[in-house]
Amino acid sequence: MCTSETFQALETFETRYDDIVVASYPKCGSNWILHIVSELIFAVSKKKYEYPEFPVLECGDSEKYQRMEDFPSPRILATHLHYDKLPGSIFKNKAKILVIFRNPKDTAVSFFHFHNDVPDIPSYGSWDEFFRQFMKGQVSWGSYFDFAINWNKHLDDDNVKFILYEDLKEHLAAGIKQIAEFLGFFLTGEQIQAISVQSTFQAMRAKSQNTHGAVGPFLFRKGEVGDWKNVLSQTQSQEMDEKFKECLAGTSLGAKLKYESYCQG
Ligand SMILES: Nc1ncnc2c1ncn2[C@@H]1O[C@H](COP(=O)(O)OS(=O)(=O)O)[C@@H](OP(=O)(O)O)[C@H]1O
Repeated sequence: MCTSETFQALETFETRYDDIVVASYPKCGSNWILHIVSELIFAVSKKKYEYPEFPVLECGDSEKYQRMEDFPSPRILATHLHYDKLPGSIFKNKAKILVIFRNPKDTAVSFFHFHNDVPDIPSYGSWDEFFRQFMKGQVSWGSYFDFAINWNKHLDDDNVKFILYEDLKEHLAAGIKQIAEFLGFFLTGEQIQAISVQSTFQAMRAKSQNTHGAVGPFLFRKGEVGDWKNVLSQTQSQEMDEKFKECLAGTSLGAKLKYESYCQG
């Protein structure tokens, strides 16, 4: 899905100031945010946002970026690349970036299921095997913890908005309102409420085959906070706690993730 030619072409990709970038580690809810942003665009422009290309920036052929030059603004660009691998024009041209994080235990469980449920991508022999690879960062798009460390110093930068999956789940309408404000979109309370109703997990899963094809029901799998408790052994849970401490304890992102609420107990 990501060839070296594509990566090379990506280095010179010209971002626009009005591009909207959705940056996340895999399985942290990027399709959720993409849906919310496209609904916001629809609410303010009355034009349905179409994704003429697969929305993950780094996936596809190397000609993709040329074709994207013809797309009307605003373009929505999703990426799972680490901060230091993003094309420089995102920062130079001051595109707005929504960064979504989810706690690592649920992220790992979601990632494992995606690999093992979707027929066309490689599967793992067992959860234990996946967990070992995840902890070593030897999974697609690399280490969750490296991704987090890379973003930690940039979450309060201009043009960056941090979103926590778990907060959005608990306060969906409030989260959508914040995203709209960050993007400079002015919507009424009723419009926000209407988008919120269409953006619940149940609503998105129900339409997933239409919106995402056969992969839809695997992508919109469970949408819960705390599913990790059904999967991680006590030893694995402690290993993750140690890794979190080592990498993120005392950092700004470490606090933003509310690890104690969502990953312990
Ligand atoms: N509306 C809504 N509410 C709550 N949760 C949601 C929603 N939409 C997507 N999801 C959950 O997000 C997980 C998929 O993350 P991504 O979209 O980032 O996946 S991917 O990396 O782009 O493949 C995946 O998590 P799991 O269900 O735990 O596997 C999705 O179910």
